Amino acid sequence: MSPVYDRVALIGLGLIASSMFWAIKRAGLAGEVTGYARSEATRDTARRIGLCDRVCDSAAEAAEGADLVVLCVPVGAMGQVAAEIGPVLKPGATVSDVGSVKRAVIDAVGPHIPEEVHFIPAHPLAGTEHSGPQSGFAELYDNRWCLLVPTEGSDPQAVARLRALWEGMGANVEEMEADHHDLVLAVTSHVPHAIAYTMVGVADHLRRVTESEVIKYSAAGFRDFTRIAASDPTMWRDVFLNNREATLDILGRFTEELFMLQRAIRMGDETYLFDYFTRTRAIRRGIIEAGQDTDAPDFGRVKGKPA
Ligand SMILES: NC(=O)c1ccc[n+]([C@@H]2O[C@H](COP(=O)([O-])OP(=O)(O)OC[C@H]3O[C@@H](n4cnc5c(N)ncnc54)[C@H](O)[C@@H]3O)[C@@H](O)[C@H]2O)c1
Ligand SMILES: O=C(O)C(=O)C[C@]1(C(=O)O)C=C[C@@H](O)C=C1
Repeated sequence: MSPVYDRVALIGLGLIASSMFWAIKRAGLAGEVTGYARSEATRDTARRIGLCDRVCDSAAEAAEGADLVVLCVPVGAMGQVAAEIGPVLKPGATVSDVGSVKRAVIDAVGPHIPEEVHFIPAHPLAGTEHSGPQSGFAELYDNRWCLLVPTEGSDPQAVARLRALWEGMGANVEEMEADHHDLVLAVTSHVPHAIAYTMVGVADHLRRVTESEVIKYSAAGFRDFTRIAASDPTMWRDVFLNNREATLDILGRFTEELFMLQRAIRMGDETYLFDYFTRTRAIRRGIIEAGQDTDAPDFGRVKGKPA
C-alpha cells in the first residue's frame, strides 16, 4: 500500500499508539512515524523495542513538520498536549485523537489548533485491559469500528485521508456527531466498565467480610468482570469525569432497571424474569448474527440461523 501520510506523529505511547504504529508499519501507511511519551521510562522502552522510527524528547519536537499528529494520551491530558504542539503545527496538517470521549476533547483541544490546521477527532472501538508501550499489536484494529467525529467545517479531503489511514490499519470507519458518540459509548462502554468496577469492588469487600474464596472460585461471568476492571485507572478516571452527564443518565436508567429486577426476584415474579432474560438473549444473538463479536465461540454460524 502507498503511504497515506509522509509523516505521522504519535503523542502518548501506550496501547492505542503502539498498536497504531505496528498497524501503520504492517501496511506501509506512513513514510516516517515519530513518537513522544511524557515519561522517560516509556520513551526508553519505545526506543528499545523499535516503537516509532524516531522517539523525541518533547511533544513539539515529534509534531513539528508532521502531516498527521494523533493525540493518544488520557482524555484529561489532551488539552495540555494540544497547547504544547499548537505553535509548531505545519499549515495543512491534520490533528486527530483517539480519546474515548469526544465532546470534552473537542472543547479542550479545539482552541489550541491553528486555523490552517485540520482537526478531526476519532475513536477506535478496540482495546484490551492492558496499557503501556509494550501492550500494542498490529491486529488490534482489524475488523473493528473507528468512529470519526468531524467538527464543523472539517475539510472533506482531510477526513477522507484520515479514513484511508484507519481503513489501512484494518478498521471499518463511520462518522458520528460528538454528543451522540458520547451517549452511545456511555451505553456500550463507559457504564459497562462502571458496573464491572463496582462488581469487582463488591466481591473484594465480601471476601474481606466473610473470608470466603471469591477470587479462587470465581466463575466465568465474574472473571470477565475482573478483566474489564483491570483496565487503566487513569484512563477510566478521565473517561467518567469527562463524560459525566451521559454516564450519569445511563447509570440512572441502569439503577431503575436493577431495582425492578430486584423486586421481581423478591416477589418471585417468574414471568418478569423469564421475559426480561429472553429479551436480553435476543440482543446478544443479534450482535453475533451481525458479525460484531468475532471472539464469540459461535461466531461463524450461518447468518440468520439461531445459535
Ligand atoms: N485502552 C483502550 O481500550 C482504549 C480504546 C480506545 C481508545 N482509548 C483512548 O486512547 C487513549 C490512550 O489510551 P491507552 O489505552 O493507549 O493508554 P496507555 O495508558 O496505554 O497510554 C497512554 C500514554 O500516554 C502517555 N501520557 C500520559 N499523559 C501524558 C501527557 N500529559 N503527555 C504525554 N504523554 C502522556 C503515557 O505515558 C502513556 O504512554 C485514551 O484517551 C483512551 O481513552 C483507549
Ligand atoms: O476490550 C476492551 O478491553 C475494552 O474495554 C475496549 C473498549 C470497550 O469498551 O469496548 C474500551 C474503551 C474504548 O474507548 C474502546 C473500547
